[in-house]
Amino acid sequence: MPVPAHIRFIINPTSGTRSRVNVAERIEQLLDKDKYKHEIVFTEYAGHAPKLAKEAADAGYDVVVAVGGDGTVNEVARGLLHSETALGILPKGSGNGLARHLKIPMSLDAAIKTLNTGHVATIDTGSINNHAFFTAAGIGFDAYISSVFAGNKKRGLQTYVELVMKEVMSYKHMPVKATINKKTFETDCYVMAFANAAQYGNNAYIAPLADIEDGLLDVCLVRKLDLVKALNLSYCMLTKQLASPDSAEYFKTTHVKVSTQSPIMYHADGEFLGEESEFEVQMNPLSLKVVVPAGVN
Ligand SMILES: Nc1ncnc2c1ncn2[C@@H]1O[C@H](COP(=O)(O)OP(=O)(O)OP(=O)(O)O)[C@@H](O)[C@H]1O
Repeated sequence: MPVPAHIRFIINPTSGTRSRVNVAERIEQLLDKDKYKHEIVFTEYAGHAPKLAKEAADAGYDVVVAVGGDGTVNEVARGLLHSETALGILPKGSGNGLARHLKIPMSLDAAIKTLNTGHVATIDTGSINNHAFFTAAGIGFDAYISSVFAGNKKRGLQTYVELVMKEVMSYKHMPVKATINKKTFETDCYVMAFANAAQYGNNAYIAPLADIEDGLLDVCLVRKLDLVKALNLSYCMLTKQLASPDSAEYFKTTHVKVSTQSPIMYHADGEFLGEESEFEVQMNPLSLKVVVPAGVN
């Protein structure tokens, strides 16, 4: 009989708005006990998950599963970077960008079964000012939204969409100097997104051509926004198309530098990180193992 793999589930009890399903109970019921010897731990505070994940990676666990939204996935994955331990995801947030990109089912039961039947793939990760991200990071409007969202008591997709609609036309672009693919240029910047996965979450595709195993970042630059561009961009994001060139420009690269006169907000995987005037964004090719469904590379 093969030896069961060690798997640790890290549950963020605060994530998600909807279900009161007892995740631990479903794991007990559905996880393949021949394949896995498992344990379940709960985060006790924001920032606890990287420690719980790293501790398991150092102890040689085969898989550590993030049970939560993109914030929890980011924290767990940070603790596993460059290790042999694979990340699993049971999506419980409102966006679930990385899980969707990897075709991990949104239903809890199906996602647990994916752990039973899936396989391990290796993906790229990115970093912005040395803070790792797995789905996308960005400066400008999307970071501003993450800052407002962070201070909002109400969570979930509806709150997010209401917030974007309220703020989208009043947010002002800023002048920045950017270096991409060794070319330095000055530009207005409403938002500059650095995508590892194709979507932010909720099937909103900021970088439809992104490939998570190609060693490249997909940069999407929106210089200025007016109503027509906002409509074009929203339509294209929701239909997985590139926006028209006067709405957004796209670049594939491994490294981006940005500097600004006045500090600008930034985020990683939707978590607001503050304001800076200098940014260095990098790819770390094939630096994270993940459990993906059978049939997904
Ligand atoms: N036990 C805890 N108590 C308070 N905060 C926690 C705890 N565990 C994790 N967190 C924090 O919760 C934050 C939000 O987590 P996460 O993104 O997974 O859920 P969510 O906000 O419901 O999902 P989404 O971002 O998709 O809406 C993370 O930044 C994380 O640091």
